[in-house]
Amino acid sequence: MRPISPDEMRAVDANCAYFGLAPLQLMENAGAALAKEVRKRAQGRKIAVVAGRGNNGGDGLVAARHLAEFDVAVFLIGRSREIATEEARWNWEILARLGFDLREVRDSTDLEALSNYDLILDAVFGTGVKGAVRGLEADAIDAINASNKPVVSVDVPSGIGTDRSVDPAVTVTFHRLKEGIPGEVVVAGIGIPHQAEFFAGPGDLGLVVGRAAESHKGQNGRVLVIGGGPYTGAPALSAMAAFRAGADLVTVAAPENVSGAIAGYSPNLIVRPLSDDHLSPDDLDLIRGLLPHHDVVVVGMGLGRHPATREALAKIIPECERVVLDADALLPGIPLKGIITPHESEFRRVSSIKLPPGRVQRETLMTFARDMKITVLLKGEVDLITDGDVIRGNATGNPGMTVGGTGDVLAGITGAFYSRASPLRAAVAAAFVNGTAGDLACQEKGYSLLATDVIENIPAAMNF
Ligand SMILES: NC(=O)C1=CN([C@@H]2O[C@H](COP(=O)(O)OP(=O)(O)OC[C@H]3O[C@@H](n4cnc5c(N)ncnc54)[C@H](O)[C@@H]3O)[C@@H](O)[C@H]2O)[C@H](O)CC1
Ligand SMILES: [K+]
Repeated sequence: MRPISPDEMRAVDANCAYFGLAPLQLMENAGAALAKEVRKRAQGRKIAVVAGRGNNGGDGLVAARHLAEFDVAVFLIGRSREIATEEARWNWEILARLGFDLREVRDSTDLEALSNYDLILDAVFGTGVKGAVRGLEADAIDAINASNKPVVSVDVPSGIGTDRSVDPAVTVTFHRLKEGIPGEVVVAGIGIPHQAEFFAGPGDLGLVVGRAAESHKGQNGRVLVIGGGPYTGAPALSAMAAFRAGADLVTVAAPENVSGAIAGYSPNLIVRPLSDDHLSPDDLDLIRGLLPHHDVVVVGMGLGRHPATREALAKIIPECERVVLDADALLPGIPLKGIITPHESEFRRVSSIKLPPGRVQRETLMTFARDMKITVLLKGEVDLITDGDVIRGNATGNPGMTVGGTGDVLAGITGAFYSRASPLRAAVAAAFVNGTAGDLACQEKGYSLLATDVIENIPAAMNF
């Protein structure tokens, strides 16, 4: 199985907390798993736990409690009042109350005692380490390496990926294999079920808009919406949703007869009228002129099914670098690319596949996405999202969202996120935000909610 990256692991942690699996529970399981591995390897009675002030240190503190049958001492790097997380502090307090051998390391001479132990548990840093390692932490890593004792690293060798790291005999890593760990590695389960990696949560949003996002400040995306014709509201809903999901600029290219109405939805929208009352090949020059000024194109909402519109789409879509296809862009003869956001009958329309029930459905969807080299966001009671390699689900949302326009909102959010993230990450986060905004709208309005209520709740859903 592919190793998990630190930002993906943080996303899994955040989703676990969202599903109610608290960080303290995971820390307890991590510490217990560590103790089990240490017990297998301990050759003497004396164990030193070298703990940093983050959650990696916290795992070490839990292990110390589980290893109480040994002579165990904890070397905390720094002062206990500087412990950075609630969970680590909680575990420190337990050990303190129970009279465990706790030492606060204030300078490198305090680390000399490590040579008196038979085994060292390295819990200085885990996946939260950043930048260069200096000061006491650097001294601790050096002292552990100089000890010539068997070292068991907690989750990852402390300092991995920085200028200085522990060289352990074995690493007990949690939940899944992490990238680049040298030496023997044991993967230990800490009670995270596969379902917690399947269902979308706020961690997935963090991968798109949080500190681990694949974007830089000020690059929140320029979205071009191509839609409207028989329906004026649809492209306006997509455009407003893209704005609320963080797009910096949104342009709507819409048929000339409805462009005024669309501009009327909001002064924030830039509207470029098409040449006629439907998209046609006559508009290709206008669209080609707009493409270089936008990062993502969201197309299909309310466009109608005029043959000239299909002909134009067949030319435009292959020229879009990143594109989200919805509604009337999901028709036979129009090429598939980027992210498609069909419901079941639209999916059948473009794929000629009637999705089977149950688990086979997921396989079928993955194969289709893989073969077509696209990402599919299949809307349903549980949305399914796949790029052919990974499949995810989203259970946010409610029956009130069958009201018209919520699909347009989802397409707009997807477009905004796609400017900053991979198609899979963008689609997963968009499904989560759209459903959460719908759930918040439902709390206010019950099942008489409207698509515009969902849009108004996007900012709150993005704060989850
Ligand atoms: N689901 C899980 O896998 C669980 C993992 N747990 C453990 O938590 C750590 C990650 O914890 P976190 O608090 O995010 O970070 P660290 O403990 O690795 O360290 C952060 C700590 O260190 C400071 N810091 C960061 N870089 C430096 C530096 N260069 N110099 C000095 N100080 C630095 C930072 O400010 C923080 O205070 C994971 O690896 C697991 O071991 C959970 O316990 C269980 C669930
Ligand atoms: K460690």
